[in-house]
Amino acid sequence: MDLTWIKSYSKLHPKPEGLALQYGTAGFRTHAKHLDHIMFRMGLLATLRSKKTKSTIGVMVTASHNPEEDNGVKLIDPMGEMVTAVWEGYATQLANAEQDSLLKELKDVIEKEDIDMSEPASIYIGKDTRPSGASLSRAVLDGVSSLGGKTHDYGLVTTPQLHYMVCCCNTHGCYGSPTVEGYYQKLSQAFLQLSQNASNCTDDQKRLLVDGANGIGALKMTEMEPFLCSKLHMVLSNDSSSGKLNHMCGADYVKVQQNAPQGMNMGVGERCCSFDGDADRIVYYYTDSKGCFHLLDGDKIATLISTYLKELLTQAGLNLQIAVVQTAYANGSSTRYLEDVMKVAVCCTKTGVKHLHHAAQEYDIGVYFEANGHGTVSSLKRAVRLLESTINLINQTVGDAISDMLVIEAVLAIRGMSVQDWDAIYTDLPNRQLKVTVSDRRVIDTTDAERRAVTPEGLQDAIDSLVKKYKTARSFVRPSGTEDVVRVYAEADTQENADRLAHEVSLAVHRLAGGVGDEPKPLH
Ligand SMILES: CC(=O)N[C@H]1[C@@H](OP(=O)(O)O)O[C@H](CO)[C@@H](O)[C@@H]1O
Ligand SMILES: [Mg+2]
Repeated sequence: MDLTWIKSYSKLHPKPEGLALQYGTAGFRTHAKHLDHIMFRMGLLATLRSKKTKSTIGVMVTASHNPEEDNGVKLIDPMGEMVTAVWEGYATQLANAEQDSLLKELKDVIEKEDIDMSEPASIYIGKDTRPSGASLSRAVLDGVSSLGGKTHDYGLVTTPQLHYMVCCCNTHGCYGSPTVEGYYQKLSQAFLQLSQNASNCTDDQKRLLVDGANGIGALKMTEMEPFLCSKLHMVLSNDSSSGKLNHMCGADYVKVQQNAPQGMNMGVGERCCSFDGDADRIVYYYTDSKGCFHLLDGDKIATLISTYLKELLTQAGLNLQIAVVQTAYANGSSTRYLEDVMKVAVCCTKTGVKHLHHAAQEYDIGVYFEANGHGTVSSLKRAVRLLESTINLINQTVGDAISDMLVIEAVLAIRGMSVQDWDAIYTDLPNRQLKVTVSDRRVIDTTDAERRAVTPEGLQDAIDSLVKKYKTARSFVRPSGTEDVVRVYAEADTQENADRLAHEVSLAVHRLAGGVGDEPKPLH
């Protein structure tokens, strides 16, 4: 078919020559100034995906936890899932086509996938609060309309809200109604129903300090609060009135720094949580009377939720298989607790929720969380009515900070647990995450759910001999899929040893994987 008009449309969104980007852990991500052509092309690709699947496809403009200056885009498949690996490949292929070969690459996808171009197409679009989002989402709209697709622009929404809309639309309302209000109604009704099973909560127990990362999560929590009928009293900070997105705040900052965000007025022992920039991650924390900071990360969340679900299944006499899916970043103590004490199956996948999501679907009930607080529960379809409210409260399409927060709040209330009781379930092994800049992070190739480096030669041996020096130690490295860095993770018996091991492994990465600039400095 004749698609030559695409050439003139695409000239309005030119690709800077030589720029090459990969569809990474969660789509394309880089400085916003490099993304206009990518957005246009993802508009084209989403339209093809919609024609192919005869369903609505989502396009979310966000760079999640990255700095405010960055932006990004990811595609959402019909059931609210991440787009499949083959189409990630097409995305990279289109993104990197030079201006005059874009049409050829587009036709190549149409041919390979045998797409009937006369099919209609429908695309849902959303964006986070980044200043660059407005013009970049217009570029997506241009891409869709240049192939004759229809769009519904939801404007400012959290990433999980857009996943939810796409799923609602393609299941014709079975999952809920595809509006932001429908989302609030579904979650709040389930929360209120579940909360009826909790004994009367005091005002203190209802109080939750929420760090909105100066992003979309803060905005959406304000919209949702009236739906919660005062059953939860949220005190919002970093609500974007003046602060910069993700700067010294948000879930990623709290998890990696193992410290409280700026701008939050935390009383001793108070329950606090942080969202990330697009509100698909959440972590909890508190400080004790000695001023010591306690983090309750994705591993602790997975433990709380899976323990609760397991108890419900036992009460209902149901023999359903429940499993927790983790990544290499899961704290060793959490894995041991789940396997040895809770007798729950645990499996480990590569980083990125798309990998965890698929693994979780292999079980009747799959609870999946990355250590950073990105996750949800999936595959609840066979569970029974007793679980209904819990199920309704969960956004099964993707990790969702708002829905996760409500599930946690309900479970804590039902079980009469304080954040300290929850924290005491197991004790984390001290750990440290560091970043190393190298000239080309692709030199590091990994295997075994990213826990071992296959290349460059000698790196894994170096890590192995460093790990041997410490007790209960573990360390691994992998190239980030969202930032131009190599990530180093280490855990050991003491914080000092975890820090030391992480630093020594960073030095090995710098030496063997083409480190840029001065070698990493020790942490102390
Ligand atoms: C160690 C870590 O937290 N990695 C994050 C981060 O991916 P990287 O590929 O590590 O940059 O961003 C992803 C998207 O939010 C998230 O899924 C993942 O867990
Ligand atoms: Mg995110």
